[in-house]
Amino acid sequence: MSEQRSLSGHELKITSFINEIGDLNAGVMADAIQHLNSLTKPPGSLGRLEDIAIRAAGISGELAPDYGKRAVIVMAGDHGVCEEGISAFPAEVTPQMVMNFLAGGAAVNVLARGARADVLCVDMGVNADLAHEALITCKTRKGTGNMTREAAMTRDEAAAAVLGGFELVARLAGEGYRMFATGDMGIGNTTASAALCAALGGMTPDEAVGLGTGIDEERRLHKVEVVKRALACNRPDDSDPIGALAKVGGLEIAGLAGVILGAAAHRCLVVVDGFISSAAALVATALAPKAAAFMIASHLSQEQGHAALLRKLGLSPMIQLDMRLGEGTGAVLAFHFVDAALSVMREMATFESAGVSRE
Ligand SMILES: Cc1cc2ncn([C@H]3O[C@H](COP(=O)(O)O)[C@@H](O)[C@H]3O)c2cc1C
Ligand SMILES: O=C(O)c1cccnc1
Repeated sequence: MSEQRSLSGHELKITSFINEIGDLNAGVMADAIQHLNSLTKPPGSLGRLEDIAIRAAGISGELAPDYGKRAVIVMAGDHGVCEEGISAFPAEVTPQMVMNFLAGGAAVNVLARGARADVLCVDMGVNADLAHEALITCKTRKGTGNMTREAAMTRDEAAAAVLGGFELVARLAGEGYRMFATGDMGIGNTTASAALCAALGGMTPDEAVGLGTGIDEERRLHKVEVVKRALACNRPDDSDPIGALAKVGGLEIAGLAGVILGAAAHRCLVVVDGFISSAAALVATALAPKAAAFMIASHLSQEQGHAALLRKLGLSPMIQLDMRLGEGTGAVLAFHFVDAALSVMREMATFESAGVSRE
């Protein structure tokens, strides 16, 4: 089927930018390992911090890159599937929270201030007319269709949204940003993410569906049925990530897949947030397996399907704080650990400089 499809302009552009994604710089990674082993500690004793430092070196091509200019990209979109009663909150919360992000009052704003990260809020498809000087608008449509009855969006809309995320990161990389966190806002998006886990990640709806904003077990079972109906109605093909995204995904999820691909193409580090961002990572790596090397998983969300999704992605989360919020909150917290890893690279004394014996 994929071979017979004629690609739209958006898809052709996606195919060409995916070709820009390179490999990690093996030489600089070897230098980073050598440097870490010269520092005053038993080799490997800083554990995952060492892995982060090595990865940052491979991504940037520098021993200790300057990640001073960093942002959390919070992408927002609405979901037609909210008509099915799958969230504990009403859809109006999506635009209301966008205004809260722009005013600086949401959890992600507070945590981003602590991590010295800019919060960039993007309207990927909120079902309202939003106006604010700081809002980035990349709107393909106002909310998705109800995926239990129709495709969430057209194939071309999904591709346009992915491209929007990619182009945003291309612009930001041009402005000097080198590290990104992914964030989401969209009431109903744990349902779309669960459907993507089933469509592309080999998970059953029951494994993938969790409590989202806080529904009870009875409503979760209803949500499982909603996902099953969406899959039966749309029949996503696991070898066609853009098609699956169009059928059962979301506009903000598509945009975040583009952000991840853009970060990889521009050799930036991308720290992936919770369940929704990981669903976007699933789409991104299905499109471009090489993008996986540029991602770090931040935290293990309490959302039920997240652990299995991270395993499928081959990612291991840095922290587990029992969070289940999204917005990029876990990812900006993880910036602190990236900073710590790079401080080790820059500031620790070597055995030689400190006169400490090795044997
Ligand atoms: C006030 C509020 C702030 C949020 N910030 C992120 N989410 C999170 O909850 C939503 C997903 O859960 P579900 O699929 O159950 O609707 C997303 O918007 C996600 O970002 C929020 C949810 C609420 C209510
Ligand atoms: O892990 C997440 O991203 C998440 C979990 C529940 C609700 N919103 C987001």
